Amino acid sequence: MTILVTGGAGYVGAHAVLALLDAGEQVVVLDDLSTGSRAAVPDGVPLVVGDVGDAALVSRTIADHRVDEIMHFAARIVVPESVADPLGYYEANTMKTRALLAASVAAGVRRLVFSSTAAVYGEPAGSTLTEDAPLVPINPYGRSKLMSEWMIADAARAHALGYVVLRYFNVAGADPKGRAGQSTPNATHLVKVACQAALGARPEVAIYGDDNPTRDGTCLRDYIQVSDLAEAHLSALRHLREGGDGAVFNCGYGRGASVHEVIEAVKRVSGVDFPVRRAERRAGDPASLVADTTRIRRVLGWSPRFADLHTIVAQALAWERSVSPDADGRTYARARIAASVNA
Ligand SMILES: NC(=O)c1ccc[n+]([C@@H]2O[C@H](COP(=O)([O-])OP(=O)(O)OC[C@H]3O[C@@H](n4cnc5c(N)ncnc54)[C@H](O)[C@@H]3O)[C@@H](O)[C@H]2O)c1
Ligand SMILES: O=c1ccn([C@@H]2O[C@H](COP(=O)(O)OP(=O)(O)O[C@H]3O[C@H](CO)[C@@H](O)[C@H](O)[C@H]3O)[C@@H](O)[C@H]2O)c(=O)[nH]1
Repeated sequence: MTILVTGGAGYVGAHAVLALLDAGEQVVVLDDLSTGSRAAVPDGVPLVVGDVGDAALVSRTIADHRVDEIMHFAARIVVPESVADPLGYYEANTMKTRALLAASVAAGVRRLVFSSTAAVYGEPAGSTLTEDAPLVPINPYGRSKLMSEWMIADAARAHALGYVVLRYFNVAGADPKGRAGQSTPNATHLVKVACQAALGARPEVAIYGDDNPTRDGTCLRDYIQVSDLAEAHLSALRHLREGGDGAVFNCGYGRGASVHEVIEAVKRVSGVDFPVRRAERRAGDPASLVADTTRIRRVLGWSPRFADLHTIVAQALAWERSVSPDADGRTYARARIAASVNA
């Protein structure tokens, strides 16, 4: 049994690959390297460089590697970019997921775990979100993912395909063994941006809006550590292998941190008081996204190991130190991932 990991050279996908290898699974990665990097794929793991929307390539990869399970991470993921380029997002996320599904169903793939997002909930009214909260995304990114969720559920009903949809809240942190982290070029994610500012790789952090209806006016997000999230994928696969029903699960910790609180945590952990400035709100940003995690804990038996903002920030900082040029333009040497796999 081989698991095809689309987007396995990216941030979350690379951590899932490590978790799968640690669990003794066989993996093949399909990635076009648009935001991912070859170096994120551990030695010994086959990497097929190509487009997940290329049905012929997907069919060939499934046949060549005897794939019967897929984890589908490949996507474009930046909310404001989706507002500026909606058609690009529908193509990358919705149409290419359809192509992957068609090839998978035709080849008899049995199980699919799909990366969805809290952005499908839109601008929620309540404090925490259960999976049954209204699905009213407020940006094209969220809509592109919600359409994919619907296609997957419909295809699963019509064909012998088991599926789990995981709706991630905000992913952050890095592999605790230092084997992987977030290397996306020009990353826009708050924790990474703040860590880069602490290390002198950026001059400042802009806070996008401090007039939201939240406790300090800045947006609240539920930051989930990336290896905890990778474990949720393994739990989802086990659930399906044991005959579990198709299902949707929130992935978060059930508590929100504000932009101010994240910046304070990065300042405290790094010991650096970097400049922060107020900026306009960003297009498509909901004020608050916090998960209710009852279902994933109950049905999948998932329990997180790193549910502490300071721990997450410390991991992100350690990773950033290993990959970022510092203020003088020096690049810190990065430990080779391959050498430490299964260390
Ligand atoms: N990072 C987050 O906070 C977050 C939150 C919610 C959901 N997600 C979802 O998680 C998944 C992974 O996100 P990430 O943070 O690892 O992003 P990422 O950009 O680091 O990884 C995406 C990977 O997919 C590859 N890719 C993109 N388009 C492709 C295509 N057409 N064909 C083949 N490969 C392609 C990229 O090269 C990259 O390696 C995405 O589906 C995203 O929507 C992420
Ligand atoms: O330099 C920055 C970067 C971010 N923010 C704010 O910080 C919060 C988090 O932003 P970011 O880290 O960019 O993540 P989101 O826009 O919340 O989106 C992430 O989290 C979503 C799930 O909640 C996923 O669907 C997306 O793929 C993923 O990019 C938002 O309020 C931003 O406005 C700033 O104030 N300054």
